[in-house]
Amino acid sequence: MDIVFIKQLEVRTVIGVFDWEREIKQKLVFDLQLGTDIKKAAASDALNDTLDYKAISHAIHDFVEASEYQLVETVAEKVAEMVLRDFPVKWLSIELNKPGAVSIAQSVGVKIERGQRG
Ligand SMILES: Nc1nc2c(c(=O)[nH]1)N=C([C@H](O)[C@@H](O)CO)CN2
Repeated sequence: MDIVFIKQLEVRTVIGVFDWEREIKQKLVFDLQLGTDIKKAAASDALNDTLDYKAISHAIHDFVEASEYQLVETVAEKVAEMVLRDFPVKWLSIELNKPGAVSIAQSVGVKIERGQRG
């Protein structure tokens, strides 16, 4: 399986379980791997034959920016559902970072894999 990837996609949104977190926007950072087959696009040199990382990046940005979930787990799961539903992605991994959420750690978050690999 080939991979189209998106690194360090940043979104500011309402995220968190504490009252003060419901009043502000915080930064979430996404690293994604999107499983696909790039052979057709490599042969045709046509964007229509591959995953458009720009379209997917903006779809994720707009979806997360408009969301107001409490847990990073929920954000990751909902993003995975949306990408698998709206784009021809067979498998994906999402690493979702919430930098600064824990003062003694550089970052915290979750990493999930969804869909069928291979
Ligand atoms: N596994 C998780 N643990 C915690 C989360 C979370 O989303 N998933 N969230 C918080 C708070 O919102 C925290 O980010 C505030 O600093 C605590 N633990």
